[in-house]
Amino acid sequence: MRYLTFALCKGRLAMKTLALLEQLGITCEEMYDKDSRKLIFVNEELKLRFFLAKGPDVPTYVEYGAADIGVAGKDIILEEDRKVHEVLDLKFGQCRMCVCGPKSAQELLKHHEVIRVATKYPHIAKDFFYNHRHQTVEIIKLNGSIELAPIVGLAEVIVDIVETGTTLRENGLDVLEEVCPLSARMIVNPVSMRMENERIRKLITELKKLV
Ligand SMILES: Nc1ncnc2c1ncn2[C@@H]1O[C@H](COP(=O)(O)OP(=O)(O)OP(=O)(O)O)[C@@H](O)[C@H]1O
Ligand SMILES: O=P(O)(O)OC[C@H]1O[C@H](OP(=O)(O)OP(=O)(O)O)[C@H](O)[C@@H]1O
Repeated sequence: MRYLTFALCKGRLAMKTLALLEQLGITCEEMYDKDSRKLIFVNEELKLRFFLAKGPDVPTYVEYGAADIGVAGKDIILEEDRKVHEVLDLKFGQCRMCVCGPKSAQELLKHHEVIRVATKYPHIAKDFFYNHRHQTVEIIKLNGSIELAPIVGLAEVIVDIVETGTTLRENGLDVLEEVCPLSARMIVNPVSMRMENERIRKLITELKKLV
C-alpha cells in the first residue's frame, strides 16, 4: 500500500483539521509539537503522511499530486482556481467573503462607479465585480490588514473575510454586500481520486458522518 499524503493549512484551520481526523482515529502525535521545525509527519500504521503549508499553496500541492488530499478554505480554493476535486464541506472555519467599506460607499456601488477595491483576493473580487455585478473597478492587491485601505484612502471598498464582524466594527466599516459563504473544504487530486478511489471514498464517507 502506498502512502496517501495530506496537505493541511497552517494557521486557523490546522488544529480543527487535526481534531477532525483524530475523531476517525487518524493521529499524528509529532504534529502537535509547536516547537518542532519538522515539516512532514508520517503515520506508518495507516500509511499516511501529513504536511502543513501556507494556505494558498495547498491547492498547488494537490493539483500537482505532491499531496493526494488537501484541506483549505473555500476562499483559497476559489482564488487559486486549481484543477482539483472539491469533495467535502467540512463545515468549520465558517465565515463570509464580503464587500465592505464606509456606509457612504453604498452609493458608489449603487451607481456602478469605477471604484478602487483593495483585497487579498484579486481573482474573487474581479469575478464578483465584472461577472456578477457587471461593474468596472480597479483592483488593488494587498497582503493583510485590508481594513486599513478605505480608512487611509487607498480604496473606496474592500473585498475581505468577515467572521464575527469585530474588525469592521472597530474600524468604522460595514458589510455592503455579501460575495459568498466560506468554510473549510476537502480537495483531492483528480488522478489520486481514480487510482486510490477505495481508500479516498472510505475516508470521505467516514468524514461525512462527522460533519
Ligand atoms: N476571521 C477569519 N479571518 C480569516 N480567515 C478565516 C477567518 N475565519 C475563518 N477563516 C478561514 O481560515 C483561513 C485562513 O486562516 P489563516 O490563519 O491561515 O489566516 P490568514 O490570515 O489568511 O493567514 P496569514 O496570516 O498566513 O496571512 C481562511 O482561508 C478562511 O477560510
Ligand atoms: O470578522 P472578524 O472576526 O473580525 O474577522 C475578520 C478579520 O480576520 C481576518 O484577518 P486576519 O486576522 O487573518 O489578519 P490579516 O488581515 O492581516 O490577514 C480578515 O482578513 C479580517 O480582517
